[in-house]
Amino acid sequence: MSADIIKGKELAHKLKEEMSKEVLFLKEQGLVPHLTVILIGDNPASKSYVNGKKKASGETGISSDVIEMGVSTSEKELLKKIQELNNDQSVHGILVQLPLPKHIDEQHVIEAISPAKDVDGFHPINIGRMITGKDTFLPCTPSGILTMLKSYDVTIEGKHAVIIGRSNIVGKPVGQLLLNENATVTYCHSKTTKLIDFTSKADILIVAVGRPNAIREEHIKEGAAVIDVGINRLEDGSLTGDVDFDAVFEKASYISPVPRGVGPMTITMLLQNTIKAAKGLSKSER
Ligand SMILES: Nc1nc2c(c(=O)[nH]1)N[C@@H](CN(C=O)c1ccc(C(=O)N[C@@H](CCC(=O)O)C(=O)O)cc1)CN2
Repeated sequence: MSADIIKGKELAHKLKEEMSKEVLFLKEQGLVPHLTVILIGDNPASKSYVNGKKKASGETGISSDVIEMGVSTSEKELLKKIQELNNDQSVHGILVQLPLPKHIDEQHVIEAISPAKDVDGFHPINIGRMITGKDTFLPCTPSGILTMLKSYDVTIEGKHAVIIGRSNIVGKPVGQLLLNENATVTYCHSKTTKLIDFTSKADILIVAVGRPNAIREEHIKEGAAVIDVGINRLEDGSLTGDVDFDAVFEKASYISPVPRGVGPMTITMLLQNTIKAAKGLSKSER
């Protein structure tokens, strides 16, 4: 057996084409969706993701701007800027690129963004709405993963989904979204003993470990769907995921590659959330 490759980049391209049509329609009604991204400091990876967001917005017709603030920006200054954007009617979506410098409390920043403009879907109000299955802004990487699985007709209901990783931005919410789709969900993390006992029983395996080749052929159940969320930069500058792609490809039914898998879908889901914010679907939270 060899796996079907879940081509996130292709799917992202298709979804962006559909979104462009919707944005054009909104523009005809006088509504131009606008995303503001705040970038603190000069982390090269963050800069590159922010550029990716700006480029993808432009391709879809969404207007965007990037506010660059120095690495020594204080938490107070950042919160003030967010407050200004919350009050600016021309801004529909606000995103603060993570990670932040250590002297800024990430949670304070996330909670300062108006839930109605929280296109990252990280605000506790939006997380609560997601948990209770209400319409909301879903966190982008998790909703990208769900979109990938559904687009490739991977059955979720009744399946055993194993998540490796428990971060607030990927692990925890992707497990919740899979649970909302009636999967049976197991979380594994750095303190899990005998990881293989869990991964080898997974029909759907979501890997967000942060280490190349952490998941190999022996970890996988025959026919599993494997989604690799890892982004590891190798010494030669190339990018690799957390899964030994070539070996797992032979045993799985579906596998997502790195690059061109989950990453492009993260950005596409952000655009979807920005359109949703512009249309005011979460008006009640304004
Ligand atoms: N505020 C946020 N910060 C961060 C998030 C997030 O969702 N919101 N996620 C990650 C980084 N990220 C988006 O911000 C992101 C990571 C990777 C990609 C991507 O398209 N990757 C490409 C490869 C790009 C390359 O060559 O470097 C791929 O996988 O094909 C997009 C977005 C942390 N911060």
